[in-house]
Amino acid sequence: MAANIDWVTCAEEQEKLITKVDSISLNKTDRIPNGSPKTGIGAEGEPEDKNVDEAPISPAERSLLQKIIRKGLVENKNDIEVQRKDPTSPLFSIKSFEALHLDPQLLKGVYAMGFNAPSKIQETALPTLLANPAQNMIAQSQSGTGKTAAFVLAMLSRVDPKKDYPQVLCLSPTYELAIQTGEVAAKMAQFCPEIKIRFAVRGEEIPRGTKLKEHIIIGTPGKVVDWGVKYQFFDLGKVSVFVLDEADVMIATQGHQDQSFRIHKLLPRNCQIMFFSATYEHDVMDFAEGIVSNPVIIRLKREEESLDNIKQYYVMCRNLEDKYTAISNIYGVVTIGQAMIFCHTRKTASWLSEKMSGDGHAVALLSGDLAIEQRIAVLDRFRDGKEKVLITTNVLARGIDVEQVTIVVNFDLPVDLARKADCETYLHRIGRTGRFGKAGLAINLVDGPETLAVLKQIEDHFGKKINKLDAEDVDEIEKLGKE
Ligand SMILES: Nc1ncnc2c1ncn2[C@@H]1O[C@H](COP(=O)(O)OP(=O)(O)OP(=O)(O)O)[C@@H](O)[C@H]1O
Repeated sequence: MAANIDWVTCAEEQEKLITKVDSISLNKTDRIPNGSPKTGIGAEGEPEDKNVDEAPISPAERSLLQKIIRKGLVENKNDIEVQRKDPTSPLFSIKSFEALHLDPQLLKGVYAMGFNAPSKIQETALPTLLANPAQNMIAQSQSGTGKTAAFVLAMLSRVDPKKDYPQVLCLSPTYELAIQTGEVAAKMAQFCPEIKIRFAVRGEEIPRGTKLKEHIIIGTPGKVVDWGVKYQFFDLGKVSVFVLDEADVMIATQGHQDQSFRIHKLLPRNCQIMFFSATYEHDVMDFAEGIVSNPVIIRLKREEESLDNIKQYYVMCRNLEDKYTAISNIYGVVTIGQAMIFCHTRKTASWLSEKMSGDGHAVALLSGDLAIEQRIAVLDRFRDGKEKVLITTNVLARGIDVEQVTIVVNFDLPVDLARKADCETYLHRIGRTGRFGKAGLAINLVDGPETLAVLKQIEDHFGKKINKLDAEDVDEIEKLGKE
């Protein structure tokens, strides 16, 4: 997407296309995660039914689940890459929150959240975000590196509580993500009672003619268009800080681009614009550069996903019962960390979960047929360690980092429609363990020549030998789990 492209036209074109596609009436259940039509063959060779399918989670949903499951800051030793646009304003970084000369009550809030020192992205972004005159910024860094905390701190610092009108506007792609951001803001501002925050999200209704007095508005684009453009509950022309959170998700979400653009057009020229995004896609950057004038651009280099620090094994099983025995043995010796078990179908996942629960094991089940609230509840419990094992399908194979996961078990190896190894999904699945340089363990259950062939394809693809492990060799598994 070229800079200065007309978003409205672009969004309208996309809308037309979507309507066209919808009118062909492609049913979700006729598609598999990667969007190809299904073949009618299930994982265990049984006739496939609707349970097989997993609608891929949306980028917004993934982002939310990611936020829910993460306990703390992601460790990252990678460098910050700065693409500076304005050579007249020097960039500097800080090593402590004191160095930012924040309002003391705000600083108290930061410390009360347990933040002792700024994260990598915060070190570089915050001095620029808080500097005067205000500078625009496009920041990209992976999930969990402290972006939200960075822009929320900047938002709160820019508020003038004496002015009783909205001065800061933050757009999030979904209701849930907006609420998450608002919660961070409320916590950080816990010692600044004079700062008022308002959510512009579904369910929030206000009478016509109301003039909002809150300083910060956090909302979804549709509702903010209603409040700021249609009903003029607040004056977009008085907004001095505009944050687009999850810029990548915004771009991927139909209609959000258009609405964000309508809002952006009504902001004053000198409004400080901050774009935060987790991904590095070109279109995200082009989109951002198209509307953020003269931005300071910073990126935290991403850690490459590799299998180097993950020990991979396979266990030979004769049948499903054997696979179950292997899982039970592994469960019995997982004393440290947590495990994720991937199944090919929802049906297998729920069968396994019922069987394990029936045998008194504490396991959680997360598959695509759960509503978002239920998924959140399951992940909440898993994050809190209430269950040590999470049984899931490909729905969680990508994009969710569960730091405390030390063991990934492929109850079923990932295969494509032709029943060949799906190496990309394999990488994503076992990449759930061994994150950020930590050691991880992956155990693959193989139940016959066909699966063994799939395993061989995976070995060949990655050029790495996967060693055999005896399911009865509990001591060995235990040792590996502790390493
Ligand atoms: N300086 C800090 N010190 C300690 N913990 C921090 C710090 N900054 C943020 N955190 C914590 O780290 C976690 C991740 O931070 P945050 O949500 O800001 O990351 P993010 O990059 O916005 O992630 P996402 O892309 O998923 O939104 C949160 O639990 C947050 O409370």
